[in-house]
Parts: sequence; structure tokens; C-alpha cells
Amino acid sequence: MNANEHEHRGTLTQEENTFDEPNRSEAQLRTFINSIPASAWCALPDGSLEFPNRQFHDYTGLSSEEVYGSGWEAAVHPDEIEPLREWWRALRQAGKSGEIEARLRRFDGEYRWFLIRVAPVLDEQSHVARWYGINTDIDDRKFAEENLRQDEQKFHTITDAISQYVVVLSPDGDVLYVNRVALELTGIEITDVSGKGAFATPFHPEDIDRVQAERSSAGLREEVPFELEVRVLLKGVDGQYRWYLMQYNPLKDDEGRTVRWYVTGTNIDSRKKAEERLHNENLALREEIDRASMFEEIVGSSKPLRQVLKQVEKVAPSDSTVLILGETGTGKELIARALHRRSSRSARAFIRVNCAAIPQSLIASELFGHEKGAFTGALQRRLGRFEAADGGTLFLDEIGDLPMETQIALLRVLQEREFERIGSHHPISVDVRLIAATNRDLSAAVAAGTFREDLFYRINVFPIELPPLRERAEDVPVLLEYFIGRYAKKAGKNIRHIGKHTLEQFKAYSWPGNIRELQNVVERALILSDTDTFFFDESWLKRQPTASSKLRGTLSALAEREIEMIEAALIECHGRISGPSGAAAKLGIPRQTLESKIKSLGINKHSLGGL
Ligand SMILES: Nc1ncnc2c1ncn2[C@@H]1O[C@H](COP(=O)(O)OP(=O)(O)OP(=O)(O)O)[C@@H](O)[C@H]1O
Repeated sequence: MNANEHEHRGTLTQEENTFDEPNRSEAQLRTFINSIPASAWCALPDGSLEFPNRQFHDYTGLSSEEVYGSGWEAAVHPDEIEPLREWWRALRQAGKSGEIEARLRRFDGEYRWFLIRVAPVLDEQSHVARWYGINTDIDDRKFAEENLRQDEQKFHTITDAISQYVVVLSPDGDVLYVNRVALELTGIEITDVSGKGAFATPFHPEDIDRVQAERSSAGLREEVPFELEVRVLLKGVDGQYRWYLMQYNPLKDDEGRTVRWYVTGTNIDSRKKAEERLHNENLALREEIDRASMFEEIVGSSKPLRQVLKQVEKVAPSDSTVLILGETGTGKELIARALHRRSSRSARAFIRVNCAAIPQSLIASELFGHEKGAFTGALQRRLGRFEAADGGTLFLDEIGDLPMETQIALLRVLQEREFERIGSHHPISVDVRLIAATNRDLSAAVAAGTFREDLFYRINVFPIELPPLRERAEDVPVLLEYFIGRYAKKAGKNIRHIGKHTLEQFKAYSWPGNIRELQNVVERALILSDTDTFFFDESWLKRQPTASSKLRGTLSALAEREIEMIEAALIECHGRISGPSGAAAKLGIPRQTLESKIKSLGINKHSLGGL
């Protein structure tokens, strides 16, 4: 095919047009055209009608003389004469085939719709030699189309009056119509959402894959009603998405084929938010139940404790980040809960994360959550503790144990108040008050390069230092009484007396495990006691004169601190050294190192393990 022929694709050359071969007579051609069961005609290169067939005459009722030249225009509906002339002129100029729809008057005066199709026949010089046309009656189709259009128009008028989000889809799910309410709510134009795949324009980017999968698998393919939940970006709510329930209903034709989908959207945002809140609160309640002991009061009236409580009262109602410092078992978590309870967030979740108890590789996902498939083993999307604490308080216990990369992520949340789930690029903003606690010396960790300085300054907004029990020995009797009361009740026993000597011993003891250690001693004593006088085995406090304690006078402050930390860890881990719940893991040092330190510092691990 040469270039010229390309240009005239859809036209016939004289060689191809068997009816124009020189050896065929004009009469034969006319006979043939007359036998075509449709209005057919032939026109000269200038467009003037040369020969209309019999059906043309029969339909229009016009004679040959009347239609020759441009006389045929008499059969054209007045509204279509101008567009038809224009189209015909353009076609002749271009020398190309074309088609147009127009109403033509029947012999009885009734107009019907026709599809007029024209093709030129070219001579050897590629000039138009003739135009051949055929007019096909499409009135029934046009009528059906018009009915449908009117029906749809009526439907649109009705749906526009409905104060609900309504969208009409094609059987494939392409948007055909969006009602006024939906357009106003989303602020989008119908042109933004019409066409393939554009249905998701106002949807939350995180929901699109799921919606697409639910629509095409279960939904549109099955051709039965279905519904899904999606977040929709609404105009005028400051870039916020709202949860909508989308209900899809198919409209079927007489043969049961789906011709349209009607989708209604209902705002379910408050229900979803309430569900989320409930979920958070459930989490918090579960934590509360797990740690029922946390409902107890803060016992003690020593000056150092009163000072702490004064600070709690001052800072609790503010949204400031609080850093609680203190040795293990001094009541840091108790104080964190007291801060939450006295804040305006008290009705919302208090979420605790023990950074030391979670394997380092999982801590980021625990805090920020992850998407399904974000890493091996991430079989489900999981919300992180930050999201769970939204509106409430997040308590990061043992913050000094946070790995470096999580420290960076945490710093970002504190600065920008947003984060991404692992495996997602979509930022999530949360409203969380942070309370952190540590028994480590964070400034030393900063100096040693294991804790970020910028994060330290971020969390050290309002530090509260809990004194160790040995510095508030005057609280020991009241704490002892308090724990005896509690555990006697639990053990079904009645303790009436505490010996003077017992009290003195308790007050003199250094309590490296602080209040937790005291609590454990009382619990153990109550289990064993069978009289109404509080009795305990003195060997339980024998740590005081152990080799480690004896050495204290001569050891440097650093070694003393080390001994305290190791002893406290051993008490907490019930004397266990290795394993995930052992003292080595708790201190974040290898087992062998801990073993050799215990030996070199002369710590008696056996006397510490029993509690
Ligand atoms: N002032 C107090 N009155 C009554 N009970 C207390 C007091 N302080 C601490 N406790 C109790 O002592 C135990 C240890 O307290 P908590 O867990 O708050 O200490 P912590 O400093 O957070 O310990 P760790 O550093 O090991 O996490 C808890 O059972 C707590 O209820």
C-alpha cells in the first residue's frame, strides 16, 4: 500500500470498485443500487446528488427531479440542515469517508433518525470520482437511547435530591455518574472520577488496593450486592479522611445482565472512631487487669516522696513529656499511671511498652505497627502502640534500652507528631502524651554514645526522680503495713503484730530491689506465716552483710552502682542469669560478662534468687 492509499483508507479506488469498471454499464449499476435494501445514493465530486436509489424515493416520497443537486435537503429536518451541510462540505474538502446522524422526513411527514455513511471513489489520479452513500434507519435505537437518557436524567434529578452519597457505575465499575451530594462532599468534579480506575480518586491511598481487590474479586464479578468500608477525603475538613460504608447494588436487565451498579455511601466515621476507641480502651483495660496491683495507692509520707507527688500534681494536667528516673522497683510505673489518671486524657488509653522486654528487632514494629508483608512473619497488618495510645498516654518504660534506629524514629514522632507503619509510606498523625522511664543514667548513656543527645533533650522536659527506698526509710513501716494488709487478705490470714526488731531490720536494710523487693519479702512471709505475728526469715535480708555489701565501703561509687544494678536485676529475675528473662538480658550484657562480674564483685547470687 502506498502513502497515497494510506491517506485514503476507507475509500475505494476505481480499480477496486467493480461497479465503476468501464465495461459495466450505468444501467447495470443503477439496477444494483436499486436492489440494496436501504436508502443508497451516488453524488458527483462537488457533492450534488446524481442518483438516489428506489428506497430513497420510496422513503422520502420525493421524485428524482426534486432530489437532484441539493434538492435532497428538503427531506432533512430543519435542525440538522446546517450541521449536515457543514459536515458534507468538510468531507468533500478532505476527500475522506465519514458518517453523521440526522433526521430525514418520510413521505408521510414523519421524521426518523438515520445514520448517513459516505465514502468517495477515487480515479487514477486519486481525485474523487464519485461519492457513494447509504442511509441506515436507526430510529428505534435512537428512541431506546433517548428513553434511557430521559430515564437517567430523571434518576439523576432524584439522586441529586437525596442527601446521601450516590455513585453510578458501569458493569465494569467505571464511574458514570456522581450525585450532587457526593460531588459537594468530596469537592471533586465528575470528570476527575470518570473513566477506568479513576473511581478511587477520593479514597485513602492505603485503602485503594484493598477496595480494588474487594470490588473486583467478590464484588463486581459475582454481580450480587456487596459492601465495603473505605476512607474518603472530604472537602473542607482539612485534609482529613472520613470512614464511609459503600453499598453496591446491581441493576439488571430483563435477561439478568448487570447494566449498572448503584453505590450509596454512608458516613460511618463516628462508629469507626468509637470502635477504634473501644479497641484502645480494651487494650488499656486488659493491661489494667494484668496489672491489677496498679490500682493501689502510692503509699508513703516521707519528704522525698511528698516532693515527687507535688511534682506529679503540677505536671499531670499539662501535656508535657515526663521522664521518670529511679532505680528498679522504686515505683516509676506507678507514678506514670498517676500522671495519666490526673490528666485530661484519663478516660483514654494508657499504653505501656517495656522497651527492655521486647527483642530489638521487633521494637519498631511494636511501637509503630506494620503493614501486611512488611517483613518476614508480618502476616497481618498490625497497629502499633502509638496508634493504640492515640488520644491517651504512651508509657515507654526502660527507654534507655531503645536501639539507636528506633531512637531516631521516636525523635521524629516527638518532633513531627507523625510516623509511618513499617512497610508503608503513608504518614499517620497521632495525639499521644509520652511518659518515659529509665533506671539508667541517661546522661552517661549520651556520653557513651548509646543514647541520642537530641532525643534525651526532647524527653527530659520534666524529669521526676524517684528516691530509692533506702533514702526514705521512714516510709518502710507504712509500706510494710500496707503490703501485710494486702497479702494477708490474699492469703486469708490475719496478722496483728509486727515485732520491733523486724521493723528495725527492715528499716536498716538497703533494699537494692526497692519497693518491689519489700513487697516480695512480705508476700513470701505471708505465705509461710501461721501465727498472727508477722514473721520472716532473716536470711532473706542477708544480702546486707554479703561480701558485696562489705566491700562497698572500699569500692568506688561506680562499682557500688554496678553491684546495685546487678543485685536488683538478679532479684527481679529470681536469680536467673541466662535466657530472655534472665538478668544478663535485663542488663543488656552477655551472660559470661555477668557471671564474671558476679564473681569479681563478690555478689551472692544464691541469696538473691529466692525472692
Ligand atoms: N509508693 C508506693 N506505694 C505502694 N506500692 C508501691 C509504691 N511504689 C512502688 N510500689 C509497688 O512496687 C512495685 C514496683 O513498682 P513499679 O513497677 O512502679 O516500679 P518501677 O520503678 O517501674 O520498676 P522497674 O524499673 O523495674 O520497671 C509495684 O508493685 C508497685 O505497685
